[in-house]
Amino acid sequence: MLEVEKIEYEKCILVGLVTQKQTHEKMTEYLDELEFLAYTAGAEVLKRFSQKLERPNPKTFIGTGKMEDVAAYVEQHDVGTVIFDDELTPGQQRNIEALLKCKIVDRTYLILDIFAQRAQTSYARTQVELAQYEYLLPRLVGLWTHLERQRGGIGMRGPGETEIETDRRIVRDRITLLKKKMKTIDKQMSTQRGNRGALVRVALVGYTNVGKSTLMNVISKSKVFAENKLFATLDTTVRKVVIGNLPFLLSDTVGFIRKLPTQLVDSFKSTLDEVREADLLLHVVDISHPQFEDHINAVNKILDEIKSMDKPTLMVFNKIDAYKAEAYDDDDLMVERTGAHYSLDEWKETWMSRTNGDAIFISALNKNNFDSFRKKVYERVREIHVTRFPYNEFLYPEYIDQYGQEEE
Ligand SMILES: Nc1nc2c(ncn2[C@@H]2O[C@H](COP(=O)(O)OP(=O)(O)OP(=O)(O)O)[C@@H](O)[C@H]2O)c(=O)[nH]1
Ligand SMILES: [Mg+2]
Repeated sequence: MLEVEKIEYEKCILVGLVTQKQTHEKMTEYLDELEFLAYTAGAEVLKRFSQKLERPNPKTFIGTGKMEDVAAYVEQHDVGTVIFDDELTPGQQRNIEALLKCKIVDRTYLILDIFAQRAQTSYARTQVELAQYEYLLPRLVGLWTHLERQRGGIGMRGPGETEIETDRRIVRDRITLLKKKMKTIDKQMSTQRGNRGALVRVALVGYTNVGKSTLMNVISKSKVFAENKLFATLDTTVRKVVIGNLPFLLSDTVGFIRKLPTQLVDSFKSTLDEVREADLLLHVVDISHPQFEDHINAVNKILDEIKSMDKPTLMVFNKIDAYKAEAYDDDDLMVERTGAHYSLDEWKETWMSRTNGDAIFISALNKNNFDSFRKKVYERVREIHVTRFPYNEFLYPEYIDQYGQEEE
């Protein structure tokens, strides 16, 4: 019999600020996302605390009075972790820890923690560990005595060297080692990618949780796509897909998120190389998410950072089955009509014109509009394919010849 495992959620609270730069609305959005992250990491959010300040308090992030409220709540409800939406300075973290006497975590740390939980191959673990040490290095404040114990005491410390310096040195050594390991991995990965030959490479990119993997599964399980091949590293799955009789490689990579820790972008270089070396990007968007346009911007920002912004891109608006426009009252003169009130058709029009036709609206779950999606991908891949293999163009008849009428 299967044993049902009871998951114990860690009790936590969230703290966010309303500042000159961040409106109340934005803070709520960020805290919603932070709560989702906390939940993913295995924590249950009991309460949110927020405060309006011109700028974060340099010593304790929030003000003294508010901190007392938080401290009282933490004690009363046996809260184990307090999560701050923004990255705390090492000093703030230390001060707050001393005041609240529980785990203090910021958004970056939380994301790193989720990655650490999910990393299963040694390759992914190395990438995450490197990012974690890079994050920790400036934050070492002598709490890390366990590291010292691991290495044994005698002869460990040079004359006049403090405990913190020792810890820093250990971490730096570790970072050097991990970087060396990463170099070897990078080389291996790059050789592997090279071995895949000249097939056109398509990468699914997008914000986290938009449905990239669902789409990947639907595409490769579908009967039309004959040969599925798993080319697996942990974070990137690459499959050979065939549409019509045009083969290409499709990869599903790590999802992006707002304020993605730079440490992660750096150390996930190898994983992101998959995107960097792709010929075509399918930028998947969850159109049912109220902030989907912010998500698009966040993804574009990261694509820009990894120099992949200029690649041919097809915008794939997913989850149309779940899209709901906000009701709009024509007579209400106080409310301005915005994107939130758009119908799906209006969004289609908007994005078709923004992308010169390189947008498609689907539901990976219900396979709505899937034939058009396949046709569009086929066309784009074919364009690239024929420049690479001009001599066998005749092998690939037009998609429409093969599949006849498309369904709606
Ligand atoms: N309603 C609806 N839900 C969908 C659709 N496609 C995917 N989902 C759901 O969205 C959630 C996230 O899907 P994933 O495929 O894991 O998303 P992802 O982009 O791979 O996420 P990460 O790997 O975390 O970046 C799942 O619960 C899916 O069932 C869709 O077309 N409609
Ligand atoms: Mg996924």
